[in-house]
Amino acid sequence: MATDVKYRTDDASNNNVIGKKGQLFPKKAEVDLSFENLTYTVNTFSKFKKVKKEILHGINGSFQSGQLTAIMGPSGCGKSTLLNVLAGYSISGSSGQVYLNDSLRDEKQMANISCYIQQDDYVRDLLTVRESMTVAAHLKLPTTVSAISKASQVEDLLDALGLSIHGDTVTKRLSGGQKKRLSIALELITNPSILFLDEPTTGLDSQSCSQFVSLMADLAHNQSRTMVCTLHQPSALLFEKFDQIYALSSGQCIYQGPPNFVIPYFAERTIVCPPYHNPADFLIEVAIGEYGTDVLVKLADTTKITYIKDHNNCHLISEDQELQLENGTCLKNNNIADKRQTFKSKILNKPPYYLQAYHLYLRNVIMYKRNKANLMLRVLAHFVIALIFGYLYRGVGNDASVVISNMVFVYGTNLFLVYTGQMAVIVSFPLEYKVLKREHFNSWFTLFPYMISILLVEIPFQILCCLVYIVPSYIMTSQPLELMRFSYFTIFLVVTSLTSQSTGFLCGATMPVKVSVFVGPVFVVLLSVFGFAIRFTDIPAIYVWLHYFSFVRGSFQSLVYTLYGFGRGVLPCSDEMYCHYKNPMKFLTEMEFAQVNIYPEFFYICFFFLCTYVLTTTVIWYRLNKR
Ligand SMILES: Nc1ncnc2c1ncn2[C@@H]1O[C@H](COP(=O)(O)OP(=O)(O)OP(=O)(O)O)[C@@H](O)[C@H]1O
Repeated sequence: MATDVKYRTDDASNNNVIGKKGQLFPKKAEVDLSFENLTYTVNTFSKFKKVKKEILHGINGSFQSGQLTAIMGPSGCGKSTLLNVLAGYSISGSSGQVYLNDSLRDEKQMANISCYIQQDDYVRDLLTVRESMTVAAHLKLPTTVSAISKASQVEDLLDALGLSIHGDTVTKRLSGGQKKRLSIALELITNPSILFLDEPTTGLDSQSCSQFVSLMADLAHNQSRTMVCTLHQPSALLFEKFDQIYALSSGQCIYQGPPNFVIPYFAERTIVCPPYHNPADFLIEVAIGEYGTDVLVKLADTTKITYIKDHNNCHLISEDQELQLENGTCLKNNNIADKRQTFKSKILNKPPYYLQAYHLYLRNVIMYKRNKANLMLRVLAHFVIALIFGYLYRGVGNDASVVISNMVFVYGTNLFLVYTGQMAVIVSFPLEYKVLKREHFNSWFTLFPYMISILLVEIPFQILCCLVYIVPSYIMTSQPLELMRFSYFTIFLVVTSLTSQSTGFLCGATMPVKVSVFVGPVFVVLLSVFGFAIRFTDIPAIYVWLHYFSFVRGSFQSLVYTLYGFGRGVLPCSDEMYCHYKNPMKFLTEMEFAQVNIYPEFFYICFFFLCTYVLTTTVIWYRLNKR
């Protein structure tokens, strides 16, 4: 049972062991993936008109369990698109049927039995290999599996993928090949039946490529997994390591079969490979039309004819079978027929939300700790600015002759904490999003616990930064040393900074970095004008709503009221001649702040904060699920 303490297979007789220590992994169904009449269309724009562009043109094919299949073809022929469509990563714009054994693909089932490893290694740079694996195990495996079993499973996988000796290495220090192996190990934790890999050999040297492809072949053969990857132009040696080749040319399939059958297959069609030529190069040359475009049309037609519509008997040109394409009969692969079974896959019980949030939070804490330099910089920046501002505006808080200067200090303070709150996350989130997308697509967790885990680390840290700024600057500027005023002052600044941080998340989640770093600050500047640079009575009617909408204005007015309102007594005057604002109420009245009620302002800022996070979560959810 998959839920056993010792992690066993569903079928005890089945020897599903890949680790050297003999750890048993939960056995998932062997799944053959086939597709019929698969089309993928995107919308493009030509001369300001929407034009539909078909990338995959009604292709058929079948990828069997226990085999490593390479999707090959020239650049731009649609390899990644096909992989995206098959993995369920791109859904809108696709049509045709995708089968898992004899059942039509169901999105939930697909997510449960497959994983998709993209070309770029989106792994967590600041975690060690073992930490990454452990978190993945906690998130992906049911809670009924004990921590010891999870640890043992992690070790077995590291062993199997040759990563044991790098277990304590931080992933950013891994080589390209090691990172790719880690990407696979992370997904193998749930023993998926199907693995999709987009150009896994890109960026690897020939030796690493060869080792990596051998590893993939082992993973396919040992556990009857269905492994499908896209590939550019492999060496002859690498080409031979694949069980099946699926060749595309401009969105049409021109060949599907074993690699050693490529040359005879094309020779049958009078496309002759030059002697001593790499068959992989030859295949690509045919695909790009070096042997004529008319042969490509014929090849595409042939593969269509020879694909029997009944997906149970989908056609493959297999090594030990005679080619019978001339009379249009499909070769029935008995192995495939034997494997056909009603496809059912147990959905693993994921940990509950609170546990997901807990493990994600622990992961964030580790990553934050490793990123000490960045954190220290943030704290230090707040402290240094506090000293600069504190010195510039020293003593202004308790002097009737410089009340306006104190108001400028409060404005500057408010704006500073609004900016630091926003800018800290506005750039980091788009980078984070790529890893989030990979993990979310591969069903590591749900979005809600993820958001909570982010806030659980970001909010306390931002509060710390605010305090590091507020305490010294408050004292240096001689603000009233009253607990009530200090508390309100601090609470307003912290809440405003956090609200601004939430707008940073929203910008980061909705816009490309180049746009968000511009839009975010402009938004803040716009909101900060109200309440400070313009009197309410001077605001044109069409902008009045902005006055009320601005949480920066609400915060600024409340801060000033906190310092000068609540019945503050007469201020000392350092000017011997005259101090216009000896009575703080006079100042508040002239500034139109006398009627400020800080409590509704506080609730409005909190409401703004909540709404922004709800909106951010909704946008991220939409982006993650838009396929
Ligand atoms: N959303 C899209 N809008 C417009 N064209 C697209 C879109 N997605 C893919 N294409 C086009 O579809 C074709 C196939 O793209 P795809 O990325 O699948 O190619 P590929 O074979 O994986 O290429 P490469 O090997 O260079 O990565 C390309 O011409 C690409 O420009």
